[in-house]
Amino acid sequence: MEEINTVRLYGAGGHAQIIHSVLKQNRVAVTEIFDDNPSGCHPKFKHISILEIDKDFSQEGDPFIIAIGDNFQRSEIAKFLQSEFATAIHSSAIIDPDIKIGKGTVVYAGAVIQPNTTIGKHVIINTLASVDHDNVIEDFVHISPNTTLCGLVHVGEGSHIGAGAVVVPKIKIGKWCIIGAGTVVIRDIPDYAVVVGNPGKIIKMNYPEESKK
Ligand SMILES: CC(=O)SCCNC(=O)CCNC(=O)[C@H](O)C(C)(C)COP(=O)(O)OP(=O)(O)OC[C@H]1O[C@@H](n2cnc3c(N)ncnc32)[C@H](O)[C@@H]1OP(=O)(O)O
Repeated sequence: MEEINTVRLYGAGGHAQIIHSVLKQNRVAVTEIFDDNPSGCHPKFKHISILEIDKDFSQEGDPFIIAIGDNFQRSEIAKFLQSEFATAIHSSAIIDPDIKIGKGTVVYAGAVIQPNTTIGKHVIINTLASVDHDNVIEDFVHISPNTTLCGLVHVGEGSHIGAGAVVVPKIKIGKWCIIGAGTVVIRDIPDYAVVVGNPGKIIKMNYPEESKK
């Protein structure tokens, strides 16, 4: 993977502070941070000048990481940004060396990613998440802290796997699903489903496109 020494962040909230911390440990300088509401930025950034997307933004410059936890918002911003994207990978993450990780993806402390897994673009692999062998994690997914994805799991675009969830082997989770914290997924999940409990059951549907209207 090519070495990047300078990065810009798009978003200055709670998620951005973790990415900022990972980059600092990796000795990657954050040259600019943009937000649509600089006054509402995370307290961590109160001594940093946050730039306004409407006023100060230019497509030209260092590669970006979209530092926004909401999967749908991240996907919308990725459509608009024409710059290169960088990755941020914590040094304590254990990642099989042959794994392909897409641009814009972040991997946090203690995460484990096993062989023959593919990680898409703008994905979040959060603290202590375990992503086992032969998984396919599509673009804009968030795998929350302490989640266990067993072998041969497929997670569709934009889905959010909540903290501490367990997904048993060979399960296919559709796109834009939400798997609740602590859920145990034992059956395939259709697109847009919100699933909670053990065993996981669908309680409603999640259509993020509709929130745009
Ligand atoms: C570093 C970080 O912080 S990363 C962020 C990680 N974030 C997460 O893990 C959050 C995951 N989100 C959840 O678990 C949420 O509870 C969701 C998305 C599943 C549901 O949230 P909402 O849509 O607001 O649903 P709501 O809270 O109204 O709950 C609906 C019903 O499901 C139940 N429910 C909600 N979440 C869960 C859950 N995780 N496990 C079991 N039952 C649940 C509620 O008790 C409620 O049941 P009732 O109708 O019998 O009272």
